[in-house]
Amino acid sequence: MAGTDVFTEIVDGEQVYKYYADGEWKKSASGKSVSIVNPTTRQTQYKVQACTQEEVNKVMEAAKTAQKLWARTPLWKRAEHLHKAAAILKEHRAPIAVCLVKEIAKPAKDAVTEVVRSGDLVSYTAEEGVRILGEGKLLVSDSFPGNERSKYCLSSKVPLGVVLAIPPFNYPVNLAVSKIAPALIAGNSLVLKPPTQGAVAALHMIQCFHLAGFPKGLISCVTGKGSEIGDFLTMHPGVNCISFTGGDTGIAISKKAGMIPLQMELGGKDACIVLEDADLDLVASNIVKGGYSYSGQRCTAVKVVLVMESVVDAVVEKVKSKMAKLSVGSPEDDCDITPVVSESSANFIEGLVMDAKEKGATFCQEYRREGNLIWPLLLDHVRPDMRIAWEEPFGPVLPVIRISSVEEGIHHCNASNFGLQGCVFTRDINKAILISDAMETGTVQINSAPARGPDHFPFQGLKDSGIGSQGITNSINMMTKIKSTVINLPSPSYTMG
Ligand SMILES: NC(=O)c1ccc[n+]([C@@H]2O[C@H](COP(=O)([O-])OP(=O)(O)OC[C@H]3O[C@@H](n4cnc5c(N)ncnc54)[C@H](O)[C@@H]3O)[C@@H](O)[C@H]2O)c1
Repeated sequence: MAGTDVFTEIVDGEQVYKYYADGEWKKSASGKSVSIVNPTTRQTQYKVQACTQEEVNKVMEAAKTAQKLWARTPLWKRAEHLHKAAAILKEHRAPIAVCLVKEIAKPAKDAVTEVVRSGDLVSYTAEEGVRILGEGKLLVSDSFPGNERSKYCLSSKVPLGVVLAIPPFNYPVNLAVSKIAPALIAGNSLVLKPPTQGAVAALHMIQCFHLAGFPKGLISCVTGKGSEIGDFLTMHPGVNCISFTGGDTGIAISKKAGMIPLQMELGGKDACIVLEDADLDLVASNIVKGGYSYSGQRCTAVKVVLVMESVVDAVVEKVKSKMAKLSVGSPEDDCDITPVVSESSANFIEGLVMDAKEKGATFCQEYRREGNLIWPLLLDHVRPDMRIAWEEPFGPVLPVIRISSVEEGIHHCNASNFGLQGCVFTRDINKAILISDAMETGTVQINSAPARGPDHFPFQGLKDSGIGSQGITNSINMMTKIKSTVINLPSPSYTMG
């Protein structure tokens, strides 16, 4: 297993992690740092540089210059660099996973999985890029009325320029590489602004890309408070594309960004609709896995359960007995339920729980919280007048709404301002397809909890859940534009002979 020695250059003498620009690790001229609080101990764990706007300007300039040369680098060579980065990343999964445990309280095994999955994503993107970017299109003019065959149009995909990537705290490595790899294979340069919680894991990941030998300036990583350098970055004239994953901040960015392509993966309120004929054991295990993995801090977590009256008591009982087996504690011990990312997040979750309590929801377990650690809670008899019926807790609390018809479930799902994923449990595949068609979400899972992966599947949200579609192929395409070259012949090409 690779050690931590390769990461010593990314931290300064005062143990503040440096930012990455122009192929080097640097200290910010601001002399200021941003603290990263360990969600478990609630003590400062790490510090990162608070970059200045001037430093952002320099990064953008370097990214623009480096991109021009990178775009001329043969596609197979770009892929080779990415494969190398993927291998280095996987080799250093252990020290990166430690950062994920300390910064975002991700259970230890899941933290390793995130890094390995990220390496796989980078390699797959390199493979996919070589295939799809190596293909173009030929059009001939005589298929359109009034034209002879005197024009040949060759179209291919070319890079956009500088891509700005902003991932969220919950998958700071995976949701960074899901932007970095497609941007690079397509010939773009990349500026990463990691989330504060997760920044150090992201900086370690960037060091793996550095070790893979990408040209100077092609990749940069600036750290600082989103609220301080965020707007400056997203409204920067040097940015040609923004790929963002996070919450409502993405809606604000979409309104402020200029006329550039945007990829927005935002929040969700993924509904799980359970019909009378469903396999209730399958339902219960998917609700527990879907609702409580990583303490519910996943965009595709099950966030509201809508169950037909006739089976709801059985579902609740089965879910309760499985929940009793969830371990609660520290991420180092690989517990199922670990502290949520911050005190403000825990307070927000508690606010939703108390609102539901005041309005008459039934608690299936006792509500318990110690610091940022919230014990898993199932709320039954939730009604539409409760906030938790609509809002995204991003914590281990899950509402159950009893429904008397499938239409009622679909109506609740579609009345949400979110539209990320949803799922339906039934043994009747014909009915499942009808329900899938009626649900206004980017994806509907039949007989499984919502999930983002495998990472090459299309992934998209409707309404406030996002703009555009992701998944490896879609992301590569999104980070390119079509360029056409038209060959104009002096006479139609079929006149000879
Ligand atoms: N749809 C998806 O694929 C997906 C995946 C994971 C998480 N999410 C969503 O992300 C949210 C949780 O993540 P979060 O709390 O990190 O989200 P967030 O919106 O608070 O932050 C996301 C990122 O934006 C940065 N940021 C904050 N203010 C900014 C500004 N003014 N300009 C530019 N950047 C700024 C943050 O530093 C962070 O890197 C949830 O709503 C979850 O559903 C969505």
